[in-house]
Amino acid sequence: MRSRAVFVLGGPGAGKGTQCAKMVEHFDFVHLSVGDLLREERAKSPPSENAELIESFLKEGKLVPVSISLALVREAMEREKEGSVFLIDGFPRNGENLDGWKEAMEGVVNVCGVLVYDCPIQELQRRILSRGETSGRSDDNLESAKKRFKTFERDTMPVVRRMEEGGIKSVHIRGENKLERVWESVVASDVIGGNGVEWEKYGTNESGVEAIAVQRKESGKCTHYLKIRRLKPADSRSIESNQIIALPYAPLALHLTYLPLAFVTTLTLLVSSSDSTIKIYQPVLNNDGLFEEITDEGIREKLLPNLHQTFPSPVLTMDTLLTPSPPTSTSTTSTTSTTSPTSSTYHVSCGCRCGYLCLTSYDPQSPPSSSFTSWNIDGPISAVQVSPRSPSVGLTLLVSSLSGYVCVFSRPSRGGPWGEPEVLPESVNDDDPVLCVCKAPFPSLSGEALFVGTARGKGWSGQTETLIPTFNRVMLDTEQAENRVAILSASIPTFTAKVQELASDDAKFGDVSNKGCSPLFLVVRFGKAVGMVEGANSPALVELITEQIPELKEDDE
Ligand SMILES: Nc1ncnc2c1ncn2[C@@H]1O[C@H](COP(=O)(O)OP(=O)(O)O)[C@@H](O)[C@H]1O
Ligand SMILES: O=c1ccn([C@@H]2O[C@H](COP(=O)(O)OP(=O)(O)O)[C@@H](O)[C@H]2O)c(=O)[nH]1
Repeated sequence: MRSRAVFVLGGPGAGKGTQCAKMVEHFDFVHLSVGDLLREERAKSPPSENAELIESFLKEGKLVPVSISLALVREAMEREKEGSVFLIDGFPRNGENLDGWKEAMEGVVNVCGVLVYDCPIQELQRRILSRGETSGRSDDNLESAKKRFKTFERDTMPVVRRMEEGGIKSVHIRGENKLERVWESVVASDVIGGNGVEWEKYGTNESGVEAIAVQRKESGKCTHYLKIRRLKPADSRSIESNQIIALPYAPLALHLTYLPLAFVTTLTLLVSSSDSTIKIYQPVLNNDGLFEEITDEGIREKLLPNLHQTFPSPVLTMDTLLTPSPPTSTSTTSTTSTTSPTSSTYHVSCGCRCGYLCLTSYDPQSPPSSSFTSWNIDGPISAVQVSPRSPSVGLTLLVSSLSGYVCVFSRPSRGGPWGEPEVLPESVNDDDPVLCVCKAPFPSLSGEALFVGTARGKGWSGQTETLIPTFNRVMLDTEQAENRVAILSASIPTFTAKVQELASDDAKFGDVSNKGCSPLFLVVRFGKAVGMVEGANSPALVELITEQIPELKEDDE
C-alpha cells in the first residue's frame, strides 16, 4: 500500500509538535518534524556540509532551500515501512516547498489532508518564550520568534490556502485552547478519521445530525467514539456543535429518528453496539446541540418497541441475488451469481445489525415491497449464510446473532415468501455462546471437522464483516460443507478465553490475549488450534481452510 501523509502546519509554538506526539501515542502514525530533522542535520558529527547554512536560516527564521529539507524528509520516510502514515510537521512552509513536494512525491505518497493549528500571535509568543527557557533552541528568543511569525504569515498561510484551493482537505484546529481541548478536536477531525483510524460515517440525515464512529487505540486497547455533529438545517456544512460520545464497544448500527417520548416527538439517536445493547440518545433539552444518553428504564421501555418501525430498511445491506431454483446435486453456486432473465429473482436483504433482519422475496414483475418481512433476531446479527443446496426446501438462510441464536429461514424452491424463523436447537456447545453459521449442528470442537472462529467483536466489526462473502463462498463451494467446516463467531471475552485455551500450549501463536484491534481467525481441528490468521486477510484464510479441511467421506456421498 502506498504511504500517506498528513501535513501539520501552524505558527511557531502553535502546538504542532505536542499534538503530533499525542497522535503517535494513540494512532499508528510516524511523526516527522522537519524542524527536528534540520536541527539533527545541523548537529551531526562529522558536520554535514549544510550545517552552517541551516544554522543561519534557522536563526533568521527563514526557510531553508527545499532541496535540503525535502531530502531529509525523504530519507526519513525511506527508513519506515511501506504504507506508513506520516505526520509531516512544519512542511510545506512556502510555495517552493509545495512545488518541491509535488515534483518529487506526487504519485509516491498520497496526501490525505492538512491539519492547521490556528493560534493568536500573543499566545505563540508566550509559548515560544516559555519553551525557550528549557529548549536550548537558538531560535526560541524574541528576536528570532518575531521573524518566524512574519515568515509564517507571509509564506506559510498562502500555501495553506493554495492547498485548500487545490482540493487538499484541511482541518483548522484552535490551537490556543487547553491541550486536552485541542486534542479532542484532533480526534474528531476528518483528516485523522480517514488515516489509519478506523471510522465509519453515518450519512447526514435530514434531521441535521451527522455521526461518525471513530475507533482509537489506547495502549493496545480500542476505544470507540461517536462524533455527533448537529448541523444547521439550512446549511449542512456549518457545524453548530460537535459532541464526542465514548462507547464501550464498536457501534454496529446507528439510526436517527423521531420517536414519541411522552407527548413530545423528539429527535432520537439509536445506536446498537457489539455488546448487544441499544443505546438511546436525545438532545439535551436546553439545546446547545449536545446529546445525552437515556438510561431511564421507563423511557427505554417506551421507546424500544418503536425500534421495529424505526429500522425499516437495512442499515447494513448485504444484497444477495440468488437464482430461484436450487442447483442440481452439489455443483457450486456463488452467492453473486447472476440471475437468468426468465426466472424470478429473489432478493435477500439482511442487515440492521441492531438485531433486525429484513427479508424480501419478490418477483421482478411485482413491487419489491410486496413481500417485505422483517424479523427480530435477538441481538446484533453476526453472520448470515445462504444455502441453496437442499432441493426439498429450496433456499435456506441461516442467521446467527451475537446473543447465541441461530435461526433458519426457508423458502420453497420455486419462490414464495420466507417462512417463519426456526431457532436451531443447539449451538456448537451448550455452555458456550460461540455461534455456528453452518447448517447442521456442528459435531463438537474436538471433532475431526474444522472450525474457524472469528473474534467478531474483537476488532472493528466492519473489517470482520468484509469476510462474510468469503465465509459464504467457502460454505457454498465446499462439498458437504456442513459436515466439514463450521464458521463461528464469538464475543471478545468468550473468544479470547477460547483462543487461549486452544492455542495456549503452542508458542507459534504468541500471546493470543493481546492481538490488538484487528479481527482474529483461529482455525481448529481435533480441538487444537492449527492456524491463525490476523486481520481481514481473505486469501490467507481460504488457503488455511483449504489446507486443513478434512477429507470428503465417501460413504456420505
Ligand atoms: N494547548 C496548549 N496550551 C498551552 N501550552 C501549549 C499547548 N500546546 C503546546 N504548548 C506548549 O507550547 C510550546 C510550543 O509547543 P510545540 O508543540 O513545541 O509547538 P510547535 O511544534 O508548533 O512549535 C511548548 O512549550 C508546549 O509545551
Ligand atoms: O520545512 C521547513 C521546516 C522548518 N524550517 C526551519 O526550521 C525552523 C523551526 O521549525 P520548527 O517546525 O521546528 O519550529 P516552529 O517554528 O514551528 O516552532 C523554522 O523557523 C525554519 O527556519 C525550514 O526551513 N523548512
